[in-house]
Amino acid sequence: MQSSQELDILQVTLNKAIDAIREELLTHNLPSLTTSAHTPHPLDDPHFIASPRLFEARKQALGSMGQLQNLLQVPFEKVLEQSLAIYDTACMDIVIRTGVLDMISDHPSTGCSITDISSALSLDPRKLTTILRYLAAQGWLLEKSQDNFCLSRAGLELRWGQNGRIWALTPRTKVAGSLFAMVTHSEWKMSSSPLHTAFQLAFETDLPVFEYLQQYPLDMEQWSGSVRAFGNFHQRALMEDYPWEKLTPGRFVDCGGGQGYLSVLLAKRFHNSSFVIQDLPEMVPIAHKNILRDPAAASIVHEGRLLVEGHDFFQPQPRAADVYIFKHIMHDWPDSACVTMLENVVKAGVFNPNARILIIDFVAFPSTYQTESEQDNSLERLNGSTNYDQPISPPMFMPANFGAASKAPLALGVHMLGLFNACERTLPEWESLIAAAGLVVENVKALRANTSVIECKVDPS
Ligand SMILES: C[S@@+](CC[C@H](N)C(=O)[O-])C[C@H]1O[C@@H](n2cnc3c(N)ncnc32)[C@H](O)[C@@H]1O
Repeated sequence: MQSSQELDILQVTLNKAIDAIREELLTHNLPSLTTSAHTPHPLDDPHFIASPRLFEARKQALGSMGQLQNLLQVPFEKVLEQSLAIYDTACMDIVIRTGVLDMISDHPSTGCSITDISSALSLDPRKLTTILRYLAAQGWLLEKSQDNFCLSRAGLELRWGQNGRIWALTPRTKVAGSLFAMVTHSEWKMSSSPLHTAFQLAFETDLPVFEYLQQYPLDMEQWSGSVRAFGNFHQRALMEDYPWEKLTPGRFVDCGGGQGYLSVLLAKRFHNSSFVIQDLPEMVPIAHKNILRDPAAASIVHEGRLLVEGHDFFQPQPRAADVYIFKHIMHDWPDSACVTMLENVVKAGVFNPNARILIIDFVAFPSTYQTESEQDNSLERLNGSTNYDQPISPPMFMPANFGAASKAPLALGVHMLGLFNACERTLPEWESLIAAAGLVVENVKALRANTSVIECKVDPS
């Protein structure tokens, strides 16, 4: 294989993905995509679910563009871009916290001039121009005319109340800044303890993250808001792509259920089933407040089918149930802690050996490349399909994890390392962790989201 073919094949792969995106938008009567919209595209709504082909075509397009960038960018240019990427976050943070973004958002069609923004918010126009122009190059803003900015379609996600705004405002920079010290620490560098992380170094504490947050209710609320924002992003796919009905009627326990969004949705859909949301005692009032705000959920609480209670998943499980859910829990913990959590369910006196344990988390793939020379045509195979069964296989010159298309979950893995000494896991890594708790993986259901449902049951052997 000559290396020049890499460019040709990536071009074909990208073209196929773009053709599929165009066709899917037309088939589903969706508006064309534009960065200069004043309202979000239906695709941007967390309640919207893309057709299987559109979902996979977007992944293929983003992966191809990342591979093309790796191919075409001059290495020193890539080094510059990477080492300065820290300013992406810094600039985004500035426009949100100073109120610049909200002011621009109030003028969707005309945009705001640097002069008007600077005088309204008492900021230096020279500094603002540098920052806003950089953000426009990153796709968050549009410079409609020189020195006049409005929000781009991506920027709309940073408006007040949006999931993106909630997620972006949760601080991460201090942890990132201490990651080097964690990895090279003279005593901790080989440790997998959640007490030996960048978090402890950054916040000068001996406490693990959740215990530290318990002392600061406002930070705890901000944190749980960002978890909710992350969950909202996966919610529709989780509800649509996983066959929940096969587990009903049933008694569900949502272990570390946070604000209880998943249980509330399931309780609304399955009137024949009951749901217990367990979390740390400090989270219980937050979850209660959230549930009681929704009249339909409040009435399920009054019916007795939905309950929030304090329970530490490092203690034996007190509830008999048919299904135990651990959603976005295990990626916060090292293997030994995950095994303890699972054992606390399986070895509890109340455990029914036929019960299922669902681990809802990211299943990571390596960055390896497939070697066959054949061009993959799985996008075409998805034409007209409505059920999401399998992700497409990576085409040539595309890593198994689709490279740039997996950047967010892989970066989240690094963040989890810095916070908890945890990691995202490949399927073999999940299987060995699950086996260590005396369980086997019965099925893995991929979702139209960066998350999967790993169904486990007691190992019959
Ligand atoms: C990343 S959040 C996931 C929340 C929820 N499952 C979801 O997907 O939205 C992790 C949750 O685990 C809870 N948690 C942490 N330590 C816990 C413990 N020892 N026992 C029970 N819950 C715990 C946190 O309070 C938090 O709500």
